[in-house]
Amino acid sequence: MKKRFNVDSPSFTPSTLAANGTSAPSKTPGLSPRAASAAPFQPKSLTPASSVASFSSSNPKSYNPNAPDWVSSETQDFVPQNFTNLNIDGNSDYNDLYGSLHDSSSTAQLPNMDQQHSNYHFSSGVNGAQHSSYLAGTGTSSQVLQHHLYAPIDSHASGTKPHQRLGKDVFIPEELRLKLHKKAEATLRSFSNSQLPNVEYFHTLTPLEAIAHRTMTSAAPQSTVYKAVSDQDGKTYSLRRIHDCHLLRDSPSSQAVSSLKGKWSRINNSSVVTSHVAFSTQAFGDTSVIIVSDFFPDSITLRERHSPSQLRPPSRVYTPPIPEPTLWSYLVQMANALKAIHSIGLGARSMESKQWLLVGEDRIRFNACGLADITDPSTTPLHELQRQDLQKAGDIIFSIATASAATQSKSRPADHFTRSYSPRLRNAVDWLQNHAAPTESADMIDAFLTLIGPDVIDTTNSSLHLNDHLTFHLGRELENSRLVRLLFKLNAINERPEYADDPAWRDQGQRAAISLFRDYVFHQVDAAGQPVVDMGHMLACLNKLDVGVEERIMLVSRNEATVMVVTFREMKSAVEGAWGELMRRSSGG
Ligand SMILES: Nc1ncnc2c1ncn2[C@@H]1O[C@H](COP(=O)(O)OP(=O)(O)OP(=O)(O)O)[C@@H](O)[C@H]1O
Repeated sequence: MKKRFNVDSPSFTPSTLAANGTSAPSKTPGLSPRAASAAPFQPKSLTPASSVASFSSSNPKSYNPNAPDWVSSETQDFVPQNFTNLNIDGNSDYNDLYGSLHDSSSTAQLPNMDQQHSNYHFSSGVNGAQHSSYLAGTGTSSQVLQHHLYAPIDSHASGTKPHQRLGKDVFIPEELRLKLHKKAEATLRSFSNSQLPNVEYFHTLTPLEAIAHRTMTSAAPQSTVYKAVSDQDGKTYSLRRIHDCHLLRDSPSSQAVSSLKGKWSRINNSSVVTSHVAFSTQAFGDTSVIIVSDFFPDSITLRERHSPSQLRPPSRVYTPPIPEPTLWSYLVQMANALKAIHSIGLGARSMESKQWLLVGEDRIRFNACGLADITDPSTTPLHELQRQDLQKAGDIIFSIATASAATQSKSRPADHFTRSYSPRLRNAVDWLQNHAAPTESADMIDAFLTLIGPDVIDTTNSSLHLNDHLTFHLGRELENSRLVRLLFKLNAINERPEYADDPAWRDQGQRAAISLFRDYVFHQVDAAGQPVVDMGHMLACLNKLDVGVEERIMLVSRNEATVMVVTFREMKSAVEGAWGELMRRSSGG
């Protein structure tokens, strides 16, 4: 078989820069005579023999095949790495696929720490994103990694060499990814054969609850929750339809509908589902009232989560008691929501476990803003309504805490509560249920917050930890999105048959270089001509391209007739030039 330029061929190392800041083991490069004697690249454009020299105005040195560019003692081979045997965390496919990511030959050695710090800088990437260098210590010396910001994280990944990275070091954790994926799916889910009408400026109505599971109580009017997409901003909202709601002009219900926008929509709180507006409609064949609220995909109610016995016959399967930190978290979030509601002179009123939406792990939001004002207008004084809110919050926590005992053990719920939870939690719940006294304005909720102050700190601490964790992963996704934008550009530039005969587009071989670069990054083959898929190589190349490092690479055409030596910086300016030209020509400009 004809031997092509492949991964076993030596890579090019400039004579002035030690690769990776260290000396590579001495090695004879074994450069194929054909490649070594290859003529400088001559683009097939009209411009004669300007070759590599014309490629970058800031680097006018023309390529000379006889110049001592190849330093045999420092030449490093590109070795594709497939750590098929590592099987860390039992996830061998994952490791195989992503292999290891090398922070190799583009780094420059720095003499001392002062210089390292002075080298911490920002520069603009190919895609306009800001990029900063990253300092990493490796034993006796430290280096600046100039081409990416994938900071190494957990040191306890066993079985890998210090320079190796696994997929989980670079990409979002699988568990988090699945959660977000499920939420995205839940937002987009709809039924193509749906017969539901459009309502005002909302379309694609999709019911969020199985009709069979809906509980009918004689007192409360029937309500159904849909998700729907707004014509006005394209976002998904939750629509609660209150069936058969006969609104008399100037009745309290009708006033509540029109005032929801003014009062309840002002609440912007992390423990409340904001209700934006309410209106009546005949679209369903009756007079229904619709309350439009924020949509939280893939969420269920607290009742569905913790008190399924109210929905289904009691199960005989043992369910462990709810952990105390979870109950504290619920309690603090309820207090947070009630503080926001009471402090603007409102009462939550519909305080049942089904009115609290579980939107994440231990994350709840009050989901019935303004509902009771419409369905059950009341003339009870505000401070009494607010006292009832606190009492019902205590009832919810108590019933959740004792739900498993009530259905599965013989002990009384109160005994179970006493046995299973701390005196602090029991005191807090007892205060809510029995001691919250009606006083002026929002003082009651403040008195409760004072009582549970130390426990609020614990909950805040956990939520700050979670915040740090998510911010960390967000930072890594920032790096990945940088590369996605770069990939968009490379794909938009390569293979444009409409410009194949256009000398202005081919522009002195720059487009050809970009196409050869694409082969170098994505289409590597081994000695037998089989594809080599090394994500580490691709990731490193794209990052180096984005930053435009000075490392040189040799690009060889598929028929080996064209050989080109370029730096990533030159490739970056070629990509920027081609992208700019493409934007200029595109109709969108
Ligand atoms: N704002 C919202 N965002 C996302 N999903 C929601 C929202 N509000 C409700 N849901 C979904 O709709 C389902 C039904 O909510 P609903 O408030 O009707 O509870 P329910 O237990 O069915 O009450 P009822 O018995 O009165 O119908 C919930 O399980 C939840 O999955």
